[in-house]
Amino acid sequence: MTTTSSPISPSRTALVRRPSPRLAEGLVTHIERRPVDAALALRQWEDYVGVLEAHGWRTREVAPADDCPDGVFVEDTVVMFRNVALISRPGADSRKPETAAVEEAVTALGCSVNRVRGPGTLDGGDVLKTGDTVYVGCGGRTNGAGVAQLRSAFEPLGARVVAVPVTKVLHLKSAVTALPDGTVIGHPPLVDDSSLFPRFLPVPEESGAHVVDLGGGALLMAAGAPRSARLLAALGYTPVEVDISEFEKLEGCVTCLSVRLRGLYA
Ligand SMILES: NC(=O)NCCC[C@H](N)C(=O)O
Repeated sequence: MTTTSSPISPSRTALVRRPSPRLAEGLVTHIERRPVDAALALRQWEDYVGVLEAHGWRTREVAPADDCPDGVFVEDTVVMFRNVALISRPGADSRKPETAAVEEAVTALGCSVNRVRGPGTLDGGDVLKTGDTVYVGCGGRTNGAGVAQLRSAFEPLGARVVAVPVTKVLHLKSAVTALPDGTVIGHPPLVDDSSLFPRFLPVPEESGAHVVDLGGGALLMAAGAPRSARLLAALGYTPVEVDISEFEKLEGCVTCLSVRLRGLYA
């Protein structure tokens, strides 16, 4: 009798959360408030989810949080490292109720679950992972106690947590994200100190600094950063553009609309 071991592969599951009918009331901190078109936002969100699915991601909707205007920015509510989910404690009080249903969703997916506890605060948008390095932005929504808890949760699993200041934008990932090869990209006027990153590539537009690695060299980016998209294409990547104008009016970017669970094996 022959036994075959079943192949295991990294998960391509991504959490998303549909926009609240109260989206237009979402928080605005560093930019001027502009009216949000909720119907257009919903279509843009559906397109964004469609792009994830077209690139092989199985999307899992977290239960809607209709009373939380910022609930669609699901990235801020949980940080994944391997199969461990660290449920955040958002720095803005109006966002704290967002985490309960996210915890239920990651538990149902089989993640081990940890939580940031007060007085710690941490927003997932402040956490940038590249390989085993976990950069965490401090200064806005994430405080020192939140960073300490991130270290306690993930360093035993092999993470190297590197804290960096963020003063010019809402979250670390509003300023920088990373290419699949680990190069950190950012629009220099918005980056506090690019010398903190071992390989840094400047991009010419603010939203050009935000990429979601879809796999296979494809990078999900916001429409409206054509020069950055060309630069990334010249490096051998395939930019896939989506219009997220209504979320940008609330300081959202492409990363914040999903959480990819790559460390689960299925
Ligand atoms: N990770 C992110 O970029 N999140 C965007 C959050 C925007 C929301 N209006 C907020 O201020 O919390």
